[in-house]
Amino acid sequence: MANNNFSLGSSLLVPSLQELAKESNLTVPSRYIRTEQDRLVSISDDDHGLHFLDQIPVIDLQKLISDESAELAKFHSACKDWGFFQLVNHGVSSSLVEKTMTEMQNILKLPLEEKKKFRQNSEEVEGFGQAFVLSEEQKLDWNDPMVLTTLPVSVRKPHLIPKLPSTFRETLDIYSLELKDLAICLIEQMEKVLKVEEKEVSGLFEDGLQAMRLNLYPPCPQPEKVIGLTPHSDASGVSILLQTHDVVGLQVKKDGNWVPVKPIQNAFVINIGDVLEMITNGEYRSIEHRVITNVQKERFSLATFYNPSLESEIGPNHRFITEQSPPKYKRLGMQEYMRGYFSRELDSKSYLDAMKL
Ligand SMILES: O=C(O)CCC(=O)C(=O)O
Ligand SMILES: [Fe+2]
Repeated sequence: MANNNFSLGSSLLVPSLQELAKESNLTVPSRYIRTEQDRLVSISDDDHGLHFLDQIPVIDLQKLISDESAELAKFHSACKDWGFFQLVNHGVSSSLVEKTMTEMQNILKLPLEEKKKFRQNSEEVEGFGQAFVLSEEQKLDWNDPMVLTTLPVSVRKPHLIPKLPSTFRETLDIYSLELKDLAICLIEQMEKVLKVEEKEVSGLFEDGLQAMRLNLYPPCPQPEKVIGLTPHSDASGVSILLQTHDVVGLQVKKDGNWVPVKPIQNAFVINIGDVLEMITNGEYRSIEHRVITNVQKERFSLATFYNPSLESEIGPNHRFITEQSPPKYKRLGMQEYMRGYFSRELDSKSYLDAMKL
């Protein structure tokens, strides 16, 4: 049974960026201005062509399920070499995807007074507010997000989810279950290509912990000075991202370069999280990614993180351990692992590094 009192951790409360970003002639406050070395080059919508020479792979789920060997090979190399891919023919209906996107935009754009009801409190990272903020000096992201734990149902926060508008909750209920099934299906495909016994990895994810981050990146008058979302890798097993189609923002680190992800209609962006890198002892890679902002357009995304159950223990699976390849990562309980992730600043792959033996 899941733990009703489970909490991911806490974070300092930060002002609502949505209100700030509305100001005309806005000068970006210093708390959002990144240092020289973090500074980013923004891309405008018309110079995309220059940046999309390299693209993350595109995988077709129906071909994987039907055991098409070329697709299975492409999938294996996407998980190994990129840690990221776009998934088409994923089986989640476009009407549900569109409804989820609309409901997400509605909730993220609620007036400040309404949003206050769903703000983070000082004990939790769930609700409107940024996570990973540990000091008043720390730089903030140009993002006005909301985090929710959604599954198992017993971890849902009683002061939060039941109070959200009913149309949002109804859509969230359906979306969250469909994305759980999709995440498990992807993990089963990985078991198949990795030649791991059935259920040996996917079994950990039964009754798994699912959390969502709804991201709103407002337009920024000086996008080159801020970061929408700090470079990080996800703590999850697998993450499934739904994003606005008309604004590019996500970038993935590949061989030391940032590669922008050009949205494909009706595709999800999938990435391997730190837990799967640990379970596969580094065979599959959890890759650093970040988000940049746009001077005119706001951008929305919904990241759904699927993790092993809170009662499980994570660490390298025996299939990946040999005399030549000893375990590279610690073994620990999921609760301890998740709390550790939320008790630090978000910083590249530093938490995964802390998991290394
Ligand atoms: O907004 C995006 O494209 C990425 C979001 C993300 O990486 C996250 O929420 O962890
Ligand atoms: Fe992420």
